[in-house]
Amino acid sequence: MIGAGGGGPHTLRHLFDGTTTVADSGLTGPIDIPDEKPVGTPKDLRSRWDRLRASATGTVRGLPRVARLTWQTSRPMTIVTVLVTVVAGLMPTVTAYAAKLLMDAVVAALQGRGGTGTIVWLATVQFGLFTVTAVTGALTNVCQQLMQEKMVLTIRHRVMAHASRMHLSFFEGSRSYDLLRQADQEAPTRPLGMMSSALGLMKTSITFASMIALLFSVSPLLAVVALLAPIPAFVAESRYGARGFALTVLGSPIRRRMEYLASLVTTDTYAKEVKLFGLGNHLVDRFRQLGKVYYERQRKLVGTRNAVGASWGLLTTFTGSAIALYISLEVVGGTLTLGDLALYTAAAAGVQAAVAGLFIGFTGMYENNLYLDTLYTFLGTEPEITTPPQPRPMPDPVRGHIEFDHVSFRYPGASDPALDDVSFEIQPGETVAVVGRNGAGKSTLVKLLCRLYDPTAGTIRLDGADIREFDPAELRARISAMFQDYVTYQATAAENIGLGDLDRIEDRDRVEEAARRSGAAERIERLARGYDSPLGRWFDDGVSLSGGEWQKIALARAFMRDAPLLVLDEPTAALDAQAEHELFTRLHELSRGRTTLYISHRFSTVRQAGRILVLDNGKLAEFGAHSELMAAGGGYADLFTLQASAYLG
Ligand SMILES: Nc1ncnc2c1ncn2[C@@H]1O[C@H](COP(=O)(O)OP(=O)(O)OP(=O)(O)O)[C@@H](O)[C@H]1O
Repeated sequence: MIGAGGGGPHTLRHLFDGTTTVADSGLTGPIDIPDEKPVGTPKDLRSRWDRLRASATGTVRGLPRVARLTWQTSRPMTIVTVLVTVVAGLMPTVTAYAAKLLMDAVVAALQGRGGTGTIVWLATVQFGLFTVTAVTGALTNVCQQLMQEKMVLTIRHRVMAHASRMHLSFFEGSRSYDLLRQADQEAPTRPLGMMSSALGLMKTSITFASMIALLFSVSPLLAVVALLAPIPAFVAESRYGARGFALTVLGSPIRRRMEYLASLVTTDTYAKEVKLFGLGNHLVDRFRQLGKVYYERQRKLVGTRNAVGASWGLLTTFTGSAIALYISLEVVGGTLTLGDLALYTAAAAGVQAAVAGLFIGFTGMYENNLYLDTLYTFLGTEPEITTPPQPRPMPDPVRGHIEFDHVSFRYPGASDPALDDVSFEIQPGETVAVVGRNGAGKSTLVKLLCRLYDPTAGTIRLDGADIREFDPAELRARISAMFQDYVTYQATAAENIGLGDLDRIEDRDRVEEAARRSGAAERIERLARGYDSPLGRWFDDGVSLSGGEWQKIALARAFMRDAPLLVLDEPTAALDAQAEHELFTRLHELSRGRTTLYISHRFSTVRQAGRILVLDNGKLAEFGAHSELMAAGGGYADLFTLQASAYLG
């Protein structure tokens, strides 16, 4: 069962499914987590054969796309590599034949039937052959290393380019994210691995065929015997080699959990909690125990594989020795020459190596092909949110009228909708606060407005047009947004802010203005190198900012654009009371002429909005001015009173 799972993307998905469905975390519970079973281990010969055939066709089918990729990466190097491979494949046979001729010439000279001239000539030929072997070996190494470098760059570039086109749900889904990670980390080295396995296969096939042909010309019996001798070793290799491979590909769940435990203890972001809760010893001990079980499993597999392999190998050695004895006797009897004996000895070793090579080449190709399937599955995934064929031009200027018309949204795989039949309108230039309990759907509403997701039902309109009719990039360019989980870039203060409007990242006046708007300017000016100070710990002299200071930087990034829509998801969560007050004072000014939407849990800031939109469990519960909602005495009034009473004691 070379193909533990057969070929094709379906099986591939099955193989990798295991990496995401983690039942036991490994932090507590039983240590002996069972290994995932290789997909259906066939018992009878027929299904074994079927599976072998399926995986063979699957693997071979993967070859043309890799050949295309190699060809595109470098034509001259591909040609050289193929030529060198053909030569290298023929070399063992030619060398063996030359050795036979030399041996026969020596015997002839000994018997007085020939001179030393032939011997010198043949020895020179042999020297030439050894030189060619060495040169082809070196050439193969050079070509492979250069191709490897070039191909990794080419593929990573393609993966990055494709990833940047993908929609948000692709990154938020654990399976698709796994696919991306594997495509980025594993796949780049695989095409060349596949190519060198294929070339190795070609080389050994040539050696194999030419050796057999040569032997056949000397003695058909020898050819048959040389063909049959390595079969036991081949059977053993294919059974146990494939099992080891299947286990590697499936990845033992224990190993995955061990890696997680190790990351908890060795990663900076976890260090604080690990120390605070005194988790270190527990985690290290769990790692040790899991490691013990893991080692036991490996020991069994390695032990069985090698013991069985060695016994079958012994059988091959025995067969080989018996044949050598038979030929020796034939030589003595005068039926074969001494050269034939030398030829057989070289050929037997050559054929055996070729059979092993064929097997290694094939398993290599099979394994690499599985990873390549991940790469091609990823590259074949089309983004869900795309530019329409004929996008509607953005209104100029955008007035900022927003309408949610019976909008519902359910996250992929979720059972409940995050937004349920929500309808409302926001007038141009209006400032609206969105409130609601945790999980009510506030961030989801903002993500839909930025078209990071499309509604499952209903329509969102901007200035009267369905936002799906616009080019998403154009739409987003009209929105200044800050999300709850903003990014802290390992870059200078100016770059951190300038990234909000890439075209003006070098415009220092603009960057400083954005920093003033968010309240970040004062802190940045106090830094040793001002706006050129590196932020974050990746730099030796990087400045560590506090949570609130980072938030001001993220806000400044949003303020880089003069966009007609301003969307802020909890902009003041990390700010102190004074900074919050100052921000909202400025926001009044900043939001003039723009439609502003902000999410907040702080009612002191919420009440300053023109109108307040209250979400409850994905539904629109209330929508109106603070005074109206207070007068209505609904959920908003209750929550407001609750928070206010806490302040007033
Ligand atoms: N990427 C996601 N995939 C699946 N479900 C999600 C995802 N993001 C949010 N949800 C779910 O959708 C619901 C609404 O989430 P949302 O983030 O919009 O809430 P929120 O009102 O912003 O909450 P909070 O006040 O805690 O920020 C929640 O029940 C959450 O579990």
